[in-house]
Amino acid sequence: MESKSNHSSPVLTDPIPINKSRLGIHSNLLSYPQSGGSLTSGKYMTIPRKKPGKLDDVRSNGWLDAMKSSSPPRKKLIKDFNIEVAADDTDIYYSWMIKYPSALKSFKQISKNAKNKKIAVFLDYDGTLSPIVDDPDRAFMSDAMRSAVRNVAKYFPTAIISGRSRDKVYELVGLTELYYAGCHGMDIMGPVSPTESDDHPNCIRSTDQQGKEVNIFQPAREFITMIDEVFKTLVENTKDIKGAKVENHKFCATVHYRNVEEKNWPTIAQCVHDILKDYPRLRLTHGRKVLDIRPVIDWNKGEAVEFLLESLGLSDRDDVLPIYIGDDKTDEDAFKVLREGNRGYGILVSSVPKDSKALYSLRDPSEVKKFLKALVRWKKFEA
Ligand SMILES: O=P(O)(O)OC[C@H]1O[C@H](O[C@H]2O[C@H](CO)[C@@H](O)[C@H](O)[C@H]2O)[C@H](O)[C@@H](O)[C@@H]1O
Repeated sequence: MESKSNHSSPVLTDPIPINKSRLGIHSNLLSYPQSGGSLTSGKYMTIPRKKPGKLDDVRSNGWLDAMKSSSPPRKKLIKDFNIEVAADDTDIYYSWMIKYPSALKSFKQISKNAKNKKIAVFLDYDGTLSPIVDDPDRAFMSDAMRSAVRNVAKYFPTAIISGRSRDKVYELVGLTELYYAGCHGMDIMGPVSPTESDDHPNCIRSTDQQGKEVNIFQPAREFITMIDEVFKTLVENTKDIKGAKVENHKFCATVHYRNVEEKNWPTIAQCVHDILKDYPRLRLTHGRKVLDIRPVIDWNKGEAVEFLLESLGLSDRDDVLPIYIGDDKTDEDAFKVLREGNRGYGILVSSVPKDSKALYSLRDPSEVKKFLKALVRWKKFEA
């Protein structure tokens, strides 16, 4: 079980809105009010730092609780869902599935609703296409999964939206027929849309590996130097914590504590916390045994889904059904976008009960693969 709640922190601040009208994103896609923020032409307002007080410590600001809730006792999870604690784990999971039915078992229903609609598929990487492993550099997807994703992309526009850097996730997936968004959507390589304004400083026309024209959207470009600086400080300050690992994803940085002894979690959390105190324009989010440091901007995986739908010419249409499959807290932003207004289906990948904005569930990457294959079979023979 991973972290579930937004814990308060002295350095957490509200995201700064991005001027999305300049991105060619339709106004009804804006999920945050545009007033209040003083962002113009890529300028970010200064976030007032909260005064450090006696609560300015990872034990009292919720960080440690969030880190521990990466694997809490199952009984607690069930309480969170108001589901009665069942006799064993299997019963508990099946009780939870009443709220989040299996996307495989519900496939008939899903495909019935998809009839005559254009499906767009959005996939998270870690924990969705590849199993969670101790070493993030060895999180490989199987050839069978790669082939399932390739087939899906033959029939439906398909994008990977990952917390990793775009280059890294492309290296791991290795399929040219997909669109890629790295850094929780802060680095998107998508199609060139006829409706898109191309004069935005964060949008760059480029060509992909095949020489096809693509649009690269990087709303946090001005944070590259800052993230690099923070990455280097994090590497230096965590070098004596056994098992700690820091990744630089260009627009965000990730501190791994999966392989750190639990007794040292407060040290690693305090270390990140102390660095962030000097960077009020960065914030922390929690992932699966990771602390993510990212810019305080109004952009996430949900916004990335909106952006890609718009670029694909698939937004504001009743005949479009986006499907998003993901396993992590950061995927909740995308589930929320699809759930609001009944726009599409969020599918949570989890083998333990978890609260979510998704509509359906799949137990693990092997079920994701089955679901993707079912989608292709259906499109080929039944749709
Ligand atoms: O959005 P995602 O594609 O799911 O990326 C989220 C993070 O994934 C990676 O970390 C996770 O997977 C690792 C390998 O299985 C695992 O060791 C780690 O504990 C997980 O959190 C990646 O390394 C991170 O940078 C991403 O933020």
